[in-house]
Amino acid sequence: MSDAAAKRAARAIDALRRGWPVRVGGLTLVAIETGAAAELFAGGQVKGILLSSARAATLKLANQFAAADTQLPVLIAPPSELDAALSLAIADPSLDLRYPFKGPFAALPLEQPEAAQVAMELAREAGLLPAFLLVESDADAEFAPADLAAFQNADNLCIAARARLPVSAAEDAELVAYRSVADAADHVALVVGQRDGSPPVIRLHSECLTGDVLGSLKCDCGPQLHEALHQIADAQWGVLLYLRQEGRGIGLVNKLRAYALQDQGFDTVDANIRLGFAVDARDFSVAAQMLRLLSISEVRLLTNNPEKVAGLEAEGIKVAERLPLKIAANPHNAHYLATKRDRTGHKL
Ligand SMILES: Nc1nc2c(ncn2[C@@H]2O[C@H](COP(=O)(O)OP(=O)(O)OP(=O)(O)O)[C@@H](O)[C@H]2O)c(=O)[nH]1
Ligand SMILES: [Zn+2]
Repeated sequence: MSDAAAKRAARAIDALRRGWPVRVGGLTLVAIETGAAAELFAGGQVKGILLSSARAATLKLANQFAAADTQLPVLIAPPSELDAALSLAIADPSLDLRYPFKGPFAALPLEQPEAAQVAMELAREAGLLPAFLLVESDADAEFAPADLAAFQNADNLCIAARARLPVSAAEDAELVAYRSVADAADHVALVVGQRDGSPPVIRLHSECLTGDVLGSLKCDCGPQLHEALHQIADAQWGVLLYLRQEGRGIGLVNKLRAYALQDQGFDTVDANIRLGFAVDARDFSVAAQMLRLLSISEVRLLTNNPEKVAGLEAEGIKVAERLPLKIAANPHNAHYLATKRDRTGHKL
């Protein structure tokens, strides 16, 4: 893995989050969410708006130029009255009810489709909406499409620190913290009990601030976290990986936008798609690398999600057994759980 590529990615993500222009391939882009500053519009620097294919479809634009490949982002001409408020209304599907009248828009030819696609992925990594202003200005960071794979490569993970951490579910536990040169999020593993020669009981838990900390009833994360800890403690040897992949990898702010769309009637799958993201943007190679660094190559996995089993096996971790994790539904999450069963193949 190239340190230089990881650095470029980290700088690009940081710049996007601060609203600074980033050069991605041949495109100089500003994230609309953070960088739609008044002086950009006043100075005539905005040459276009780059949107995800999903957003273009909602705005009835997808077929103007992207007919050959409906997955490609779409570039549109900036409307003459464009300002920060209108650009955000164009970018953010969760605001559509508040700003229903937009357009018509005209698509422009997209001359850098690969760079445009990488920009969408960078936005997700930055926890931002995948929507950009194409600008004519100097850039504060440079990113090449080939840098993305190096950035997302889990090999650059290492153990940074470990210490005993008795928890209410298991007194004999140790917390292991990981770090990566590329990713600012510190993943952790709670190792419970002592190795006994059998495959450990493992839970891959993706961060859910709303469920884990605030007791949200919209999902099953909080109860799953506690149930998993108890099952691992009962087995006397196991590991809970706490992965900093909030909102299935789209970040907290975008997850709240997905929740706003769910309040408007979209389910968890369609809300993600409408925002321009994959249904599940998580990459379980990080989890596999965390296990490898603990010298664990075979596991009994607590999950209802066949994608987690497949994700670990694809990375060379043997899943000897899948252990279901059953949580009673409540009136707020029954539809969410049914959607996971019916649309993402969860075994409930
Ligand atoms: N984007 C999005 N993320 C959500 C939503 N509800 C919960 N999440 C996130 O989903 C993740 C929780 O998924 P997990 O419980 O790890 O995994 P799972 O895919 O349900 O599979 P299991 O192992 O069976 O629980 C957390 O990162 C939550 O923040 C939602 O409506 N939209
Ligand atoms: Zn949750």
